[in-house]
Amino acid sequence: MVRSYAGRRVVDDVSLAVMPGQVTCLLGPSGCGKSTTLRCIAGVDMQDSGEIYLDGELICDTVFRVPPERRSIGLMFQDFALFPHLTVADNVAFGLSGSRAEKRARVAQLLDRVDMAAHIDAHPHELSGGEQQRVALARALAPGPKVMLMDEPFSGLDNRLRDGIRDETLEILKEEGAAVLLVTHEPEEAMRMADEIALMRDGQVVQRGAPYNVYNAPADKAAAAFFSDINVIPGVVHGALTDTPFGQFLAPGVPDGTAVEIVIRPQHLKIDFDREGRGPLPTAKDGVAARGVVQRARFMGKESLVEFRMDHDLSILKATVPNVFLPKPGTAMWLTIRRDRCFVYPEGGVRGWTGG
Ligand SMILES: Nc1ncnc2c1ncn2[C@@H]1O[C@H](COP(=O)(O)OP(=O)(O)OP(=O)(O)O)[C@@H](O)[C@H]1O
Repeated sequence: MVRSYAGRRVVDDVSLAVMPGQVTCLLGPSGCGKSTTLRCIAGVDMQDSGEIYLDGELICDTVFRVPPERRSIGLMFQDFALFPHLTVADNVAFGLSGSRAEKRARVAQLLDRVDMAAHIDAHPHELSGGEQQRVALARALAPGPKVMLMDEPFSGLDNRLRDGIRDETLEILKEEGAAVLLVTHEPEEAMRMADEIALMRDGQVVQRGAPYNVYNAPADKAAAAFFSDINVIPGVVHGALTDTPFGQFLAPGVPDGTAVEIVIRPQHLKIDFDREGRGPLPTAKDGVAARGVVQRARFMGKESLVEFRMDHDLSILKATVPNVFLPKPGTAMWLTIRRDRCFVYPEGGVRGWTGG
């Protein structure tokens, strides 16, 4: 699917499949085209080329178009507010067809499910943000949509509420069995909610996979950096190997002379104490240790972040350590890079190979 505005491809050849009972998160930075993709699927915007199918049936191409209200798609957007003049029950019943009794039964069932039965006659302004969100979920699910499209649905909620509501929402979505496409710019939200993450950048899906795979085998440096801070160690390939102060790294199939970047997350740098000017002995798993001096160390709650200035090139590397670890600035320590936890990419961040 392609969608351009003023000649710019905002959605550039995106192809997605979402399965019933599964949550796919469209994850990416602000402006990368996530919402536009969702709006085209919902039918409130229209792609310039490409087709959208639901259950194998075409619902939209550039000629044919099923109107949004007949697509069996539920919408839950952050700014998709409840109708203020309607009660909770009437809000949920809004999109429902059938007899009065059937509607009442479905409304009661859903409000019970989202734990809002006690508020059935309330008006939206009488509810907290989290409660409104639950009613919005009930309303979107009421007609039994085959697909649920959710655009940053939790971003209006305060932090304390958010995790609980995310988990409850996920449970209900799974029970209802809809195929869910959820847009978010927060990696933690995607990791928490998704069966599959589609990582989007500049209008394109750059990687798809289970959260574990996307996190642990990022397609390129930028994909790695989207999920956490990263350390980058430069190198040049000779004979399928890259020599660095941390020892050699494998770069199979990479031509000699190619500049590469070795990427490692702060939690995967190993720290060892200095023993009379020496570090740990080299191993096949961790390579060679390189010496650095603590610049600063901060306690972050669950972990401590320690910044080192490396002796070999004066670069700064960041390491995180669980709990409290606050060595004094000026302390010399040794860092090693776990070969099974680092990624090797061609310089410049183009998608390429991984592995250490
Ligand atoms: N109706 C429009 N007219 C012109 N440009 C638009 C329109 N809608 C979106 N854009 C542009 O398309 C790009 C992608 O927007 P989109 O809202 O899809 O991104 P997004 O990834 O959802 O970002 P965010 O998380 O900030 O909502 C942006 O540069 C935006 O300015």
